[in-house]
Amino acid sequence: MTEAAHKLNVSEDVLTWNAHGKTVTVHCFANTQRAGTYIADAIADSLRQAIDARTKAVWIGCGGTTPKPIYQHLIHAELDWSKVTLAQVDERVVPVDEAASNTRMMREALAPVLADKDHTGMKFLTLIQDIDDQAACAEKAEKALRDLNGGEAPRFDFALMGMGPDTHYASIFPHNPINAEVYTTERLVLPVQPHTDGSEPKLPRITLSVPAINNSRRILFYITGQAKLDALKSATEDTDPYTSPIGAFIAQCPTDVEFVWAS
Ligand SMILES: O=C1O[C@H](COP(=O)(O)O)[C@@H](O)[C@H](O)[C@H]1O
Repeated sequence: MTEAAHKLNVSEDVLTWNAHGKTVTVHCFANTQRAGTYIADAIADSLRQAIDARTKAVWIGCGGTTPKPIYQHLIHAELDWSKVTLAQVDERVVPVDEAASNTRMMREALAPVLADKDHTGMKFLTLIQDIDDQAACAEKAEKALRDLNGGEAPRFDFALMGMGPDTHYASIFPHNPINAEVYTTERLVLPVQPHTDGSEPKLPRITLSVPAINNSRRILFYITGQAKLDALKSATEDTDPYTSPIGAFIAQCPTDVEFVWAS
């Protein structure tokens, strides 16, 4: 039994609790290695099933620090990578070679399977389509995403999501004005302005909207550490998108959101 399971008084490595009529299920792993294998296998299975059913797979992946080992596991999967497209869940509006860039992290971690000039591999769609103009960047990223599906919103075969210690996910943060529209907008991509009080987000960002993320066949959040697990548990007590965006996300999501946790 993990320490987290013990703390929540659950006798096995699946934690569940009720949150406003939804059951939150967290699969707990003793270490990030085991969690990474589980998640990379889950992604690869979804991509394979999509290729078998529809000849191609489209998925979305988050940034930050936690998912890098997942991407590094995933490159070993036996897949026809040329039939796969990966788009971003969110991004900081910074040049893609900067340390803060999710694009940079994802490209580095996935390099062996990414398409480049000499290699047929997975296509990677960065949300950074215009570094000089945040609003134009969001519009161009939206178009690029819709172009994946003949102008319509794409249905994603898998969404790998993360959550920060402050419970933000994608670039949807507690107390950001964008939360008033990001759950209901028809847009796929929205610009997010930094907070002026010094709290995160400190950089301008771009995020997929909640309806865009919801349009995924499987949605899996990967979080690590006791603090994030405790933060998730408390956040699910509140479903107000402004104060508790992750609580609101779980409450409104049409599919069962999965959580994977490692200590
Ligand atoms: O800012 C971001 O943070 C979250 C969580 O990142 P982590 O480093 O705490 O794992 C991430 O999911 C998101 O994509 C990223 O832009």
